Amino acid sequence: MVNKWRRDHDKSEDQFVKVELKSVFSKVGFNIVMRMLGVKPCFEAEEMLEAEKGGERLEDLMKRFHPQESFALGDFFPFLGWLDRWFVVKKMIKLHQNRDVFIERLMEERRRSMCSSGVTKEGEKGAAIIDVLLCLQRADPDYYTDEIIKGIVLIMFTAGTAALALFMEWAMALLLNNPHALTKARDEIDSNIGQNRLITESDLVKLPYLRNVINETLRLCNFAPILVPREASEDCTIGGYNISRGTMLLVNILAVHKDPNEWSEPAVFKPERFEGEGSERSGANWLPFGMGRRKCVGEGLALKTLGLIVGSMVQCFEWARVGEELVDMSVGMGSGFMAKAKPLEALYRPRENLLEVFNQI
Ligand code: HEM
Repeated sequence: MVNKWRRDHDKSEDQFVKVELKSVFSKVGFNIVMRMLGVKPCFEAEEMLEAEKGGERLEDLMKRFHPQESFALGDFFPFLGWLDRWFVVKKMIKLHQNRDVFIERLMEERRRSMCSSGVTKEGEKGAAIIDVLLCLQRADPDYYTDEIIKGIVLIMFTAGTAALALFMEWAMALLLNNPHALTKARDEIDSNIGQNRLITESDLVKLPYLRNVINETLRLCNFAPILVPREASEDCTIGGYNISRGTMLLVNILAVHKDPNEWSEPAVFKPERFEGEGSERSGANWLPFGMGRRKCVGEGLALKTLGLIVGSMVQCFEWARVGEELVDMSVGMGSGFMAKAKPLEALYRPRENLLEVFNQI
């Protein structure tokens, strides 16, 4: 971001520059997961892939995992299902084959680099997740088959990257519309960390207000308003309704998160509502990651990543809306999730006191 600002601004040092944050955050989300899997950071990988791997660009790579068109007519109008065979199914098979090739290539590369670097043990320092899985495969090849490892890698790309990017964008949009919260989060970072170094993961415990900003973003903006469908395994009663065994149950978390019986002024962005003893969060009224056995396995990773990225954005830059009017918060569909209808644009410039820190990076 700092380099982009340096490239985009002209002479005057204090100039604000416009940035489109949706694509920045998509790359950041993808980059984080790539690093966890042991691939070079994407911003560098863009050139690497083009140069060494047959001309694949970062954007194409991301499309492999988040196709824009995944709408199947037959899911909604079963009598038109035969059309899907020609349009959607064909595309999906091609997409899966492409993903498969990509992940197999990745596994091969990691196998080779593990042999040359001598990474042999699970939990070895610097080992990527894929290295750990490959080590487990050596110890238990019948369970950790290539198919299992490919499945884990695939779910990290598909479930992880889009959700992270999407929430980073919502969080920044909410902060731009609520400058008092932006200032409060920045003051908290400045007083706990100072301005001589960048925020790190271990600082997050000292930043409760930032954590509340993330929690409130997750309450207001659901990327999947309905949880994965459940099926009643026996006859039961829920909320006074008799449910027979085998009934499909859908949990609308958007409705729970906006329930006026649970939250004061539910439509208002109020990170303070999560504060201390008087927190409005109770029982099952906050469910951005679902609940029960099929709860999101990436919750811990997501909360830390969102805290770190949003915290870095707040710490490093000054932000302003592009015009006088509030950022448009209308919802559209992106990568099959509920995303901002209009990609977020904002004005930004590095904070003067941190320029010295950026120069050392
Ligand atoms: C802000 C970020 C995220 C949100 C809000 C989120 C939310 C969710 C939700 C609501 C579910 C369905 C849970 C249910 O039906 O009870 C889910 C499932 C899942 N998520 Fe996430 N997620 C996020 C990030 C991630 C990340 C970073 C990963 C992994 C890298 C991940 C991996 C998964 C997986 C594997 C499942 C399926 C779990 C299962 O069916 O057993 N998620 N997530």
